[in-house]
Amino acid sequence: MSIISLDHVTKRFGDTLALNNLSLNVEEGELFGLLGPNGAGKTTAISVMLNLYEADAGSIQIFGQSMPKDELSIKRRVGIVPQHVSVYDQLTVYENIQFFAELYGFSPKEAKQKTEAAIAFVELDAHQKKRPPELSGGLLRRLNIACGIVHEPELIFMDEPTVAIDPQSRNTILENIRELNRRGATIIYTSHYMEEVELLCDRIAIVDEGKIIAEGTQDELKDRVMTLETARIKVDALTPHLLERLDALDHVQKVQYEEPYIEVSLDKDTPLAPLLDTLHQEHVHFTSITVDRPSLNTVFLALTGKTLRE
Ligand SMILES: Nc1ncnc2c1ncn2[C@@H]1O[C@H](COP(=O)(O)OP(=O)(O)OP(=O)(O)O)[C@@H](O)[C@H]1O
Repeated sequence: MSIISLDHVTKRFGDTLALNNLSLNVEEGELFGLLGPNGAGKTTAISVMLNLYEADAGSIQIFGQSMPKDELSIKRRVGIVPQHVSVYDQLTVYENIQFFAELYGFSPKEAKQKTEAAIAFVELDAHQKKRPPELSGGLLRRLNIACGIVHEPELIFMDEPTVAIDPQSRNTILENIRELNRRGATIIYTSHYMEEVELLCDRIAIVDEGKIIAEGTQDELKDRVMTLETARIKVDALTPHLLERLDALDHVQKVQYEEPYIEVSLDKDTPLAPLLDTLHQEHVHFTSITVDRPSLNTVFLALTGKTLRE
């Protein structure tokens, strides 16, 4: 079942076309990545899904129905971890999370249980009496997550939850996200960090200038890119004609040498035997060979003509 469905959605801010006829479906149980550079339209897409902004055109369904602004029964099923940390500086960690639990209508007893579970989940036990200004960036992000998921929602929106944090907190957060998904939550995860989306997400939509320019599993996206696999061969030395001979082989698109590696760009699924035969014939000793599929970064570059961090 589609948990979220956007059909030809357009949203303008003045002259800016933030969403340009954007359609996408997210299925139950997915960890779905919305990947795109700054200003691509990711946050706007989430905001129209949540009815925080009204779309100018197109239709949006959540749990198979459109969401009126005051529909608490749907909102209780949804968790939001916003891009900017949204907590109260005057409340402690515990009180912040409890506040969000009570906001969703839980009794004080239930709110207490849920708060304690959320604190344990994001591993903030040792910090629960601190106030946000006393927390590091990574701990603040974890508090932000706890506030967004304390009511155990079925559908969770995470808008760049790992921006500007240390690697250890990032790993904890990524593991939290996997665990929430394993427990059954559908997760929509926006990021402009290619590596994270590549690590986390089952299916990915690449967004650029308000449009989905490609959507699919990582393998499907990589298959869409005509290029190439790269064979990296570690060699002891070159012979005068080796690079030329490799370049002349069928299905070889490009050969480069950066000591001690020869990098050969190959059409997909090219057999490696002719490469290895050529190395043997030239009496070149090699100590390792690896073949890499294109990364999502390559996919993004191939589809948009620009790198993600531009
Ligand atoms: N409230 C707003 N008023 C005016 N313009 C806006 C507003 N919100 C977004 N925009 C513009 O719409 C476009 C899409 O912005 P959006 O924040 O959705 O992108 P994003 O992919 O989430 O980027 P980022 O990764 O920087 O958050 C941008 O050009 C942005 O400047």
